[in-house]
Amino acid sequence: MSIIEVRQLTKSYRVYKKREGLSESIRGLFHREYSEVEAVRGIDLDVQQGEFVAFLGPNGAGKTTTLKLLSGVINPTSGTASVMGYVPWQRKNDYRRRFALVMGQKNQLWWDLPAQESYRLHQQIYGIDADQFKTTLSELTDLLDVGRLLSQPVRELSLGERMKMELIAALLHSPEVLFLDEPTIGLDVIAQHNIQKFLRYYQEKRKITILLTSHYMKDIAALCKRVVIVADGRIEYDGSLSGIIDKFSGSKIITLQFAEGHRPSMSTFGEVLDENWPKVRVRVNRADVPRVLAETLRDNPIEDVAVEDPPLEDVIADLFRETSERNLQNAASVAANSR
Ligand SMILES: Nc1ncnc2c1ncn2[C@@H]1O[C@H](COP(=O)(O)OP(=O)(O)OP(=O)(O)O)[C@@H](O)[C@H]1O
Repeated sequence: MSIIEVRQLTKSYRVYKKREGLSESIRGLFHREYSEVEAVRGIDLDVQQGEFVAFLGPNGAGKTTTLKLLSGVINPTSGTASVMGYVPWQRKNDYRRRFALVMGQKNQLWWDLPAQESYRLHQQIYGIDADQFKTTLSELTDLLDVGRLLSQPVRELSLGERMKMELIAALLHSPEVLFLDEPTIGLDVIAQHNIQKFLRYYQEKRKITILLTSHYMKDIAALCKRVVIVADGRIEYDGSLSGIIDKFSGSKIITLQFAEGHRPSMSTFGEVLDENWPKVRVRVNRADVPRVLAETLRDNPIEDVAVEDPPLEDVIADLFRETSERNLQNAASVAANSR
């Protein structure tokens, strides 16, 4: 049985439509108008115990909303979800003790107090046994190498140190499911790497289930075998990272090294990406690769040739661009039909 089961989950936010101009603003105080933002539009998802799943998607795709729904922070508009057998938005205390939510953009630690004070409060709230608390805290502080920072006010810590402290707070009660929303946002490469290393080690050791959102491909490549791409509130892809290229990339990159002195017209090969004569990189439709290679090798003195997939980041950026253009077109046709 799946540890997380989501069926046709939707969430619409009701937002106040602010009017332009002073008189309209005053009128708006008495006749409020609202519009609906459909943040999540019918998500189905099954996650097995011990999986580390990445949620990838452009800004506003509905990733944070989905994590908030699964953590019971907000109620859905429709649909069902079960996490370890609990309905998240029933907010049962037993459920709270078994999961944690970490949001990279929000602090849960007291800003003016040392982290250890907040941890003691967590111990009380979660009813963690004193010996267990001591052991877990010392294990986590050792792993993240932050023992010396425990008694320093949180506001004095760097962003990376603070994120480590936030992770400790989230893991003190040993949750079985962890929702991580952008845990490395704003961190430099070294701090990002440290957090990745810790998460990989901790997940492998404890076999907990993690859902992670991140805009950093490096986080995702380092941590997750399974990637769920969300765009405009819907799941567009659910599979391996490498499968994204197979599914969404319609092209390959061919690098050609010509013999000195020979300079053919490049447009015949495909879209020229860069030209550093005698080396040229061109993008070619996947289906055309065999023909382009055969013709190029037949008609030109070539010293070297390489065929590669386009970088994953580019494929994902193209996919995000396509889905947002499609959504804009859909929204425009819905608006036109409703006139
Ligand atoms: N509290 C709210 N009230 C109204 N609209 C909201 C609220 N929270 C989110 N939204 C809207 O819902 C949509 C999805 O937002 P969400 O934060 O879930 O996206 P996201 O994929 O996490 O984006 P990002 O990558 O930028 O964090 C957006 O259009 C956003 O403006």
